[in-house]
Amino acid sequence: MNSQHSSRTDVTNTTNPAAIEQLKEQRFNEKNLIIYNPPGVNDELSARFLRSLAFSTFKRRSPAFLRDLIIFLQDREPEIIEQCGDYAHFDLKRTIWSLELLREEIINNKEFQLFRVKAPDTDSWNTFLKGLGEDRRQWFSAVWLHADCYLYRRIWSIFQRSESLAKYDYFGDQKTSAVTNVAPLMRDILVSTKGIARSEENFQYLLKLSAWANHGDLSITRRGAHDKIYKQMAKYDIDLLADQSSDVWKDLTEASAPVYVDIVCDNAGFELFADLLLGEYIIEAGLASRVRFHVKAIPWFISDCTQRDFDWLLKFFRKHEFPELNSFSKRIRGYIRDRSFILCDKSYFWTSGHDFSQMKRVQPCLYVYISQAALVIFKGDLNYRKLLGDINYKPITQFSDCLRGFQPTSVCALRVIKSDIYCGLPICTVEKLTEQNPEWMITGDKAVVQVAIKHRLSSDIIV
Ligand SMILES: O=P(O)(O)OC[C@@]1(O)O[C@H](CO)[C@@H](O)[C@@H]1O
Repeated sequence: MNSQHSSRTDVTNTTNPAAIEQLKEQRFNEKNLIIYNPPGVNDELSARFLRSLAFSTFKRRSPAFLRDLIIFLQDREPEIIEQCGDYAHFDLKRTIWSLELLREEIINNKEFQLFRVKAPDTDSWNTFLKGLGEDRRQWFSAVWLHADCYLYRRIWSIFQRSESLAKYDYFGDQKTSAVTNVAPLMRDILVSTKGIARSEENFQYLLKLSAWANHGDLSITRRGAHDKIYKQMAKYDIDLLADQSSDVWKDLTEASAPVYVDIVCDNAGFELFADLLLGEYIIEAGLASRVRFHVKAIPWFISDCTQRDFDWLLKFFRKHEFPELNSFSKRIRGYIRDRSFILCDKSYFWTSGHDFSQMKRVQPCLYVYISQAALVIFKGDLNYRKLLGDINYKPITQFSDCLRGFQPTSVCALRVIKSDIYCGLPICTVEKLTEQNPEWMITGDKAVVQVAIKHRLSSDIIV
């Protein structure tokens, strides 16, 4: 037996529940060839590594999250019936049963299944799944990124099976209730940033605000937005482990017209608010003539923004008692009307299992589309993992070298670090952080603003 794998369990007769649990876990690890070490340099993240966030995700977090979703559906049945019609009563039963089966599949490390329900991305998902190596098609052996995305696509397909629930956003309640609490914070930010002039410093402030706004996604924590950060941004620069915001400013100010900026959004609610504010500044400061927001086509990683969340937020602002929120909504609607803002909600590439180095091959139209922009900003942790292909690069590897040829234009990442991988950091920083807390990279206390600049020839410019 490979010495990295767990050694054979001693089957003893014990009645101690904790010991029984431990034995079960050991048996599971042996059976599924779980490796005791963390991922090595250049390994892809996977739940086969015992000491990884991927392992604890499928061992504990995802089963718990599915259980919570089931309880939520059971508790909310009357409201769901009211929203989706009487037949939802029967469809909910089937849906809950399928979610329970999915939970069992994870717990028992079953093989991924092909999708049967017809949807615009069914064929591409199935081609993707068939293309995975035979030893990379189970929850605890797959690349984490693939398994993580497959989980959210499976949940969606369960709801697609029933007509009454197909359009129901099962994460909708969590997303909307998280916003209500931060209305005063958003008002304060609008007041303090009102009419701010074009300057590198102001641009950096809004870029960092958008980065830190990624702090409050709902798939790992339920902490929501962190108001101290927005009030004392400069103090948090110490937690910004890489800050290339002035390179981003330089790239934009030197770009040839017409300048577009694409923002590949992450979470709805407060993070979307910060992205819209950044977009507004980019337009008003004349840094670009158009900002295009890419949102998810299906409910994704609980709090990711869909077109419905985008519309919901504008409506929430429009109806809110704070006049600052009303007029922000009005301004955003104006940008949408005059096409300074474009909402891109149709691409299923963002909810595929592919990392971004695959985009040119798999979704060439999207690649060409974002190549038109002078800058594309990727928000959040999952997008960062997709940029790096979930590869555990050496921490000092340059961000641009980790993109493996993905350079449609200048690529910027605004990420709060919430998972095992990172790059472009000085080794002394990493060593110091690891000494203080070996799990620093999953706490969400540190962030990065990184960019890989694409130097364009004038003949490259697409009009
Ligand atoms: O992309 P986001 O919203 O910043 O974070 C998504 C996330 O919470 O979900 C994944 C875990 O399943 C991690 O990659 C990451 O921590």
